[in-house]
Amino acid sequence: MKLGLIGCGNIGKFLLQAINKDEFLPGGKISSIYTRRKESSSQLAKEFDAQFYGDIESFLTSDIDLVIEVATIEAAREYALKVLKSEKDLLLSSIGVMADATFEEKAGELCRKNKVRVFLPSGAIGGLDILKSAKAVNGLKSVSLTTRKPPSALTEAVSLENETILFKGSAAEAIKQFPRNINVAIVLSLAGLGVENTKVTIIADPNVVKNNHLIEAWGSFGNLKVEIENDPMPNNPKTSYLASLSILATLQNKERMVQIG
Ligand SMILES: NC(=O)C1=CN([C@@H]2O[C@H](COP(=O)(O)OP(=O)(O)OC[C@H]3O[C@@H](n4cnc5c(N)ncnc54)[C@H](O)[C@@H]3O)[C@@H](O)[C@H]2O)C=CC1
Ligand SMILES: O=C([O-])CC(=O)C(=O)O
Repeated sequence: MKLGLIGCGNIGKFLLQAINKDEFLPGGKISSIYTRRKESSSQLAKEFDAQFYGDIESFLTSDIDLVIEVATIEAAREYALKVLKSEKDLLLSSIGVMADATFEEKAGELCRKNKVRVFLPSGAIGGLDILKSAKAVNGLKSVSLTTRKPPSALTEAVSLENETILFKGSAAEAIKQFPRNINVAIVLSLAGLGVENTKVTIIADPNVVKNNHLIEAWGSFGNLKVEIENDPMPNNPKTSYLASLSILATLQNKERMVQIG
């Protein structure tokens, strides 16, 4: 599997190390990197035996089968459809871009036309398998997400003394207000009740050091409660380590003949 990377921050560097150096994806290699930072990315490309591209067109015509986006929602909006038009599979970390139903539809159409696929990893949360099963006979009635992070992981603005609710509303509105923090709400919505019907609360809490996500749901299957206490990535407290692991796991599972879950 020949892979291309859009963005090369925390998750990108994790993937370069895990795939190109530590060989956690047998037969896989990140061979092309596209970013807007020529100097630092050329250096990284050299270190991990990949090729750096400063323009998206030559990146997309390079010899790759699948593109991994690990940049931002804006970057995903700008490049995702181009990736599918160029007949490459796509794995998105900035899943928030899929909150836009028209965009999701266009992506689906391009997939059908060009026989390519989009992968949306579970990221920093879990329990999506249960929501998908619950939804199979329209039996899912309620889904909510409560995200609790240290203030530094949510806002640059103030240092808080007490826990503070920063947001309460739909997943659609949450991703508009917190595009760097709540991609998990959109994958949860896609697996469950959609962006308008998925309830989100975001709390900045000076008493926690981990990124905590609590998912609660109920329906004809029963009740669901999943709580994840995520260790943050060492160099970016906004991002949970599990988000990086879930991208690697999605790539590993993609090739398996026996699919689990
Ligand atoms: N699904 C999930 O559970 C999670 C998803 N994310 C998503 O993953 C993204 C990456 O996370 P990190 O690596 O921790 O962020 P980061 O901030 O460490 O790295 C992002 C990189 O993307 C680059 N970039 C930004 N705009 C770009 C553009 N237009 N073209 C090319 N490169 C561009 C930046 O220069 C930076 O190096 C986040 O922005 C977020 O959207 C993050 C955490 C969890
Ligand atoms: O990493 C996390 O805990 C969640 C996150 O930032 C996101 O969903 O964008």
